[in-house]
Amino acid sequence: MALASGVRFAARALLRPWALLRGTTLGRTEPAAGGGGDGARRFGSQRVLVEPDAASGVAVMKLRNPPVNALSLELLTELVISLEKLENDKTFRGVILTSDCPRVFCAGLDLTEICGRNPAHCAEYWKAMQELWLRTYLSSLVLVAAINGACPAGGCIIALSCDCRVLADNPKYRIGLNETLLGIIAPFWLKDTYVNTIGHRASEQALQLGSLFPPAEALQVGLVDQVVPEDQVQSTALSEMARWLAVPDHARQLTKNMMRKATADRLLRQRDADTQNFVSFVCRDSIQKSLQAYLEKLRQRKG
Ligand SMILES: CC/C=C\CC/C=C/CC(=O)SCCNC(=O)CCNC(=O)[C@H](O)C(C)(C)COP(=O)(O)OP(=O)(O)OC[C@H]1O[C@@H](n2cnc3c(N)ncnc32)[C@H](O)[C@@H]1OP(=O)(O)O
Repeated sequence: MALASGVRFAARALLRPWALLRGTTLGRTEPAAGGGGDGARRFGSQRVLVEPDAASGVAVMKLRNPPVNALSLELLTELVISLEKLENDKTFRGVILTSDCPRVFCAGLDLTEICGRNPAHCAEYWKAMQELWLRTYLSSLVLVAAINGACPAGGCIIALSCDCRVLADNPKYRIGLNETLLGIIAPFWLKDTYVNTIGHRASEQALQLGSLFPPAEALQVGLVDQVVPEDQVQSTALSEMARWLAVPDHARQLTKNMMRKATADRLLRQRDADTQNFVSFVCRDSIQKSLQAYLEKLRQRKG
């Protein structure tokens, strides 16, 4: 499925600052743990580890940005580059997205990227977040989220952009769009993704309350497709992947595009306005105060 040319162009334009990838191993491959044929040679970058298995056409992409896989500008950029690399390699038909950090799938936006930062940086950061959502939401690959930790806000949006979600049955691993609890709001394209997944009334309530659902409730509301014991998340994700890959790619990709194009086009049509809206919103003194207070609360929790 060809990505909208705007998205591909934007991705290239965004990814020009190769300095972001300084010190990464992108493009270099190294033997995967446990050896294995050349299909098992992994590659990636500093914050994204990709374990491809050419034989099955499935790659496992692990977020590796400790301690909580906060979506820094570098992590966003490396995720887009790694996904694009797999999409351009016709060996691969599916990607399992998971976390290499204990207890956390992804903590959402890295708040230090928008707290106390200038409008130009906030704009660059938000464009990278838009790009990751567009890249995952419209991906020609089958994307399965193997959610092996907490999955709030931006982490939830990555999981929602996948074709299906497997969540570890641990009450601490809650998932949802909790932006209102930080004094901010989800942009329309996060709202749209939520509505497309759990329906309008459930989204309306969950977005306003900033609900973070424990596994049983996440399953019940339709936010995740399976809840399994923690040590079965990866194997279940692989089984789910096999189910999706049993369908001819072209027919599945055309159907996915039919289902998702209108939602993605809504952002593509107003990408600059969305960026300006984000920057003017988060740069407000009142919002900056809310975010600072929230970050402070997070830091104090450890004490
Ligand atoms: C118009 C549109 C406008 C705005 C759009 C806004 C869209 C927003 C989407 C978002 O993603 S906003 C971010 C929302 N994220 C959260 O609310 C998650 C916050 N974090 C947590 O709840 C917890 O950290 C956790 C459950 C993910 C993990 O808990 P635990 O394992 O106990 O780790 P700690 O809480 O001790 O955190 C370790 C360390 O990491 C820092 N940190 C955590 N989350 C973030 C984050 N999102 N950004 C930056 N930093 C984060 C935390 O402060 C700790 O830092 P130390 O320096 O104390 O080690």
